[in-house]
Amino acid sequence: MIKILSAQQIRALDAYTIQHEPISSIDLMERACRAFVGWFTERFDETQKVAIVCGTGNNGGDGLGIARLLKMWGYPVSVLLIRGGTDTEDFKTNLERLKGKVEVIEIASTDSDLFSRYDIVIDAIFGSGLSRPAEGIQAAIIQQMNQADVIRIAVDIPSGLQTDKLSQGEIFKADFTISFQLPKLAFFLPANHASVGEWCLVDIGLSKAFIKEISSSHFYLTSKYIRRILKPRSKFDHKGTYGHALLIAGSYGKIGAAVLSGRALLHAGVGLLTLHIPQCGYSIVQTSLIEAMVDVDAHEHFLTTLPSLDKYTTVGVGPGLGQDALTIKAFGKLLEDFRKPMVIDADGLNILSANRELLRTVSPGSILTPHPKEFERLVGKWSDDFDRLEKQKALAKQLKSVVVLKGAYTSIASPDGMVYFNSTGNPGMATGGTGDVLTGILTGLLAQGYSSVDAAVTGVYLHGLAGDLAAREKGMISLIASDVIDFLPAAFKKAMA
Ligand SMILES: NC(=O)C1=CN([C@@H]2O[C@H](COP(=O)(O)OP(=O)(O)OC[C@H]3O[C@@H](n4cnc5c(N)ncnc54)[C@H](O)[C@@H]3O)[C@@H](O)[C@H]2O)[C@@H](O)CC1
Ligand SMILES: [K+]
Repeated sequence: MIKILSAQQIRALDAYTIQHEPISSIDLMERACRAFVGWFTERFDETQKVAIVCGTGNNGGDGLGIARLLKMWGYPVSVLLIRGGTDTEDFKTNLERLKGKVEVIEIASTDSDLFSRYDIVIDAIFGSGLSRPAEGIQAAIIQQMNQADVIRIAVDIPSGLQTDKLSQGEIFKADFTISFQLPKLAFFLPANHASVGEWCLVDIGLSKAFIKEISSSHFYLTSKYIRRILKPRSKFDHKGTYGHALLIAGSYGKIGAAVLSGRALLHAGVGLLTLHIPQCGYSIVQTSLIEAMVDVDAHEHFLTTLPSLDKYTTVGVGPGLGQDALTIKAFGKLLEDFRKPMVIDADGLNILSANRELLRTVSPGSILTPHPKEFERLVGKWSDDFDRLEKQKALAKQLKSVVVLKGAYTSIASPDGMVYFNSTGNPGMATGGTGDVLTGILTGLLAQGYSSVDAAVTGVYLHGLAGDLAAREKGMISLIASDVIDFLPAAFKKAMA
């Protein structure tokens, strides 16, 4: 798991590394430059004409160091320098080191076309030291960089983008962002995608001890962390060890949702599965999920009654349920009677939004899995992505439950204020039924005794990983929800290897 630190914490981490490794600040900068150049030279050859646009802070210092190293590698490089503000010591040192090696063009206006003769533009105007929106000459140059027909690469973070708060004004639109050691919170928020582009981390040897000690409430999930959570099976386990899940899903026309959830639940390793479905789904579920047991509702088309709940370890509820008045009543009774953690999705969430008094009865430790529209119905509109994140944390705290907000970087908020951003998944998964699959996986993990947070984090990760493996084979466009289930066994194997 990678900690996501604030701009202030990153500054403290740099300072700690310099003091305790110890390493001089300029040598640390040189390491950062080398790491960037290592990434760069693997992707682009020496025929590419490169412009590096530098400010006068340490991000600009990085840009100057990168220019010197790229020149050594044989790339045609120019530095475009924007004066203003105070020059940092390391900036000054790197400018001195550049003398006679690389052309440095000081730019004071944007009258001329600055970028048409380049193939690649590297942005080193502002890094994590940005303290206010870019304006004046910096803003005008960022705008021109964004309009140029070039490949755009940001050093550490796109200029104009705030590390950990709402950004305003002109922001560099990177195709690639090469970030030093740790990702920034801004990278995970949908509105910033056009600025950050594809991002990757390069290791610059910042103090591991400091990172371990410093507290953070935001994390980026890694395969190593998931491997630590997943429990291998032991010799004397039996099906009772892995729980008995009840899945309440499906209505007339949406029995597929129950089948998808049920299949995923079985592949997630549950001991026993019973589906509670309306009568119209009986033959479909019995024939398509032969490993599962079926309990039939009193109604032909939708949920109106509940089975006896005592024997179930957990419940997954919501996919394809519909919102008939009788269904709402049965759902309300389920929340009242089943007091263990459960997974609530889709129409379960819509019923909660429309019948807010039910929110009080959500069993603590439950996992709610809204997509953005369902989330908006639950919490109302948000002003920006940071506000959305705060609303997600607040809901998790209010319900003492885990709130999984689905999206490109699905975020998982725990009741104690932590947020985990997922690292797996792809746009091929933006297709009907993948949410039902996630509900099944999460229910299956809860049934096996994983804590709610562990189940949510692991389930979301595995769901995305199965989607990635499926996309590798089938391509993103043709990918369907059943493919994600088909690759779930491979995802478990890979995650546990
Ligand atoms: N030793 C270190 O601290 C290291 C720092 N590194 C680089 O240093 C960067 C941070 O450098 P700095 O803290 O010097 O800051 P930046 O280079 O990000 O910004 C330069 C300065 O501009 C001023 N400024 C902020 N917003 C402005 C605005 N909108 N308009 C005009 N001026 C503005 C601030 O005074 C700021 O210090 C990182 O992003 C990374 O690229 C790396 O070299 C790794 C090591
Ligand atoms: K930058």
